[in-house]
Amino acid sequence: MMERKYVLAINPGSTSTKVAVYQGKEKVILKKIEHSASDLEKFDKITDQYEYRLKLIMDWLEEVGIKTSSLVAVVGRGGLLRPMPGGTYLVTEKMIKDLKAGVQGEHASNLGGMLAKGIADKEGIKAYIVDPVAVDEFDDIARISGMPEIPRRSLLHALNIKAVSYRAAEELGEELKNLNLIVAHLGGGISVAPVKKGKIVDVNNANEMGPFSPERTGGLPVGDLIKMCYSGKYTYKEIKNKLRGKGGLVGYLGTNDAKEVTLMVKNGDKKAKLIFDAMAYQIGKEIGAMATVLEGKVDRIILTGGLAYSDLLTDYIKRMVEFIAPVIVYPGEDEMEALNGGVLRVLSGKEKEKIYENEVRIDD
Ligand SMILES: Nc1ncnc2c1ncn2[C@@H]1O[C@H](COP(=O)(O)OP(=O)(O)O)[C@@H](O)[C@H]1O
Ligand SMILES: CCCC(=O)OP(=O)(O)O
Repeated sequence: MMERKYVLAINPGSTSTKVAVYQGKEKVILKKIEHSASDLEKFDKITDQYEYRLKLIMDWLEEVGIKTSSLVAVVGRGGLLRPMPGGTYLVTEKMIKDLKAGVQGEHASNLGGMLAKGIADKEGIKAYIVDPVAVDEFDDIARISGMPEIPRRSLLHALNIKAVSYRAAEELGEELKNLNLIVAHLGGGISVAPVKKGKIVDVNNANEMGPFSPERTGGLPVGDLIKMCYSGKYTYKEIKNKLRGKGGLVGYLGTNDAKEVTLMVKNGDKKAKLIFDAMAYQIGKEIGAMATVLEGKVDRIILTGGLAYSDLLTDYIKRMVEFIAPVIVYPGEDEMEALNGGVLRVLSGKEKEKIYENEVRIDD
């Protein structure tokens, strides 16, 4: 029988599925499988893409000569599940049911746990998710929005935020439980979170609040938004797309590619400069707000995600927030490594695997 030694990590995104194979901490191979808009538009719901993405992953494994019989575990990026504490979770039937139902909405990461379990079950091994986008460690006060029917929700890039928090703690020679950080994940969507002694006690909701991002509007003047919704000019879907996908840089400049916008700015495009500066300005303001959550006791501010490659952006934010705390820039993200890391902590016994049903409130 083949030795089981590899962990397969799966990270489904809106336009790609990243897959990687690890042996211990070492990355053996990684691939970003791209999905064109025309490939995806055939599917009504995101979870309908399950068979399509599964086949692409299985074909890739075959192509690179990795047999599923050599896998020790499979891990996927976790989705919009019920609000739950951070950690490494076993994928259970109840979790699969919630991922399929989209209990907090639709998101490509809902496929992560489903794909991981689909592959793991064939081999009789365990499937996990790590720090899903539904991680909720809010202080109760952070849930109050001002309208009882609509609580503030914790939806964020928890996987990368937790991973860079641990990285900063290690580099500072401190334990995370002794640090207060503000982490801004600056990607296609933006999450700005105060990480208080390792706990994410607040965050803008990366899907619909906080700063605008390359493709999302962030928070909007609600009165004008209500008028637009009732104007009769737009369907529900069109409004949703305007907020997510066609908002932010896409709305103003027609592209979600910040590299392209940076070039426009460097070539003297005044509109591009105003919009790019405004995105930095809103991120700086959100960081300032989160500093008040930590009552000003902030050890470090961390800027991470794809946008953090842009000095134009990070320099602007630094000018605004460096008075609060020193700024660390970790450009990009390594969610694949973070997924594998979560599984290794469980396999090595450093951490206990969590069971979804024991950690969330299920009333239905
Ligand atoms: N070198 C770079 N300079 C400026 N922006 C960049 C750079 N690399 C990536 N980006 C921008 O980062 C954004 C995507 O960030 P990323 O973290 O990859 O997003 P996600 O994983 O949420 O799709 C895009 O707007 C992309 O253009
Ligand atoms: C749902 C919050 C996390 C998020 O926005 O992730 P993506 O940027 O990958 O869509």
